[in-house]
Amino acid sequence: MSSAVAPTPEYELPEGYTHIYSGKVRDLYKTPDDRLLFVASDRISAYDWVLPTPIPDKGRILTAMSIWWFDRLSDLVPNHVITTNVPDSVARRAMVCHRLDMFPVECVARGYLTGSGLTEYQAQKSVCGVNLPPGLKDGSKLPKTIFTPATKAELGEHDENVTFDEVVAAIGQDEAQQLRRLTTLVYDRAASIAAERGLILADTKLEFGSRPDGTIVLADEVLTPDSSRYWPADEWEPGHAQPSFDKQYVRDWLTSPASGWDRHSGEAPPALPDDVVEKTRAKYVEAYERLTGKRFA
Ligand SMILES: C[C@H](c1ccccc1)n1cc(-c2ncnc(N)c2C#N)cn1
Repeated sequence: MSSAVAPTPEYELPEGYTHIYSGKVRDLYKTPDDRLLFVASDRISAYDWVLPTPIPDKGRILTAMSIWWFDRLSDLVPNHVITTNVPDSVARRAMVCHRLDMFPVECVARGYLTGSGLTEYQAQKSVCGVNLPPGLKDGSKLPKTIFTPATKAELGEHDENVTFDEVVAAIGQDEAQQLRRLTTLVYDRAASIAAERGLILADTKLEFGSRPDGTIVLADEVLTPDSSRYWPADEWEPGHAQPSFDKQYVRDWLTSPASGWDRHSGEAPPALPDDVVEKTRAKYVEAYERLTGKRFA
């Protein structure tokens, strides 16, 4: 299905759970006691499409990764997770969360230049109004971590990079400064932990909300391969697109003659072959095990 169509969630929930919203790979429900159930599906997206073939355990692996990161970040910023005690149909792939007043900002931190940041840099030698030195290439390490916020796009659309001043105009100076400070703090800690495990955290997208008392809280999923770019450090070579830690097998197959698919055709991509599914699942397991030092059961 194209990225413009919200998928129908694949699981039944008990009476009293109300489906609120589905993104490409995540689903949000209201719980019977008016909290939120944040569900990570096994859906995988590539080239702006939700692929027809799920990756077994992807949602469980990425939920375990989020929980691990939330725990390691709790001294920097509180998070929205209440419990992982969830209905059996979404066991280990869901979190019950506090309902927050979400900031309308995708809080992106970048330690490396690629993707939309590279495109903007190539056009104007800056990203989100942050000036950068000349001579940077795809995959270049940035002199320091930069905050490159974006507006939240509708399903199927791309987020639009905005300047810090535009964030100030949207939410006020104080909260904009808090989001920038927290986003770069979280990124810097996570990038340091990932580097110790041989992984480059090139960038990440965080979402924050606020409690009624104004406390800023880290929400959504955090530091998963769906919200972040992870690269194997031993393959890092600025000057070209870096291999995606988790989606390279999928991208390589989809763009190979074997798939029979033209990503520019507007046609939906085909189902993935079993070996691509298995190798992709193994990459998610590897990312979890390398980061956490724990076996994925
Ligand atoms: C974008 C993201 C999303 C999640 C799941 C599926 C599709 C999109 N989303 C998160 C909230 C949200 N709202 C209020 N309180 C919260 N704690 C959260 C969270 N997380 C609303 N949307």
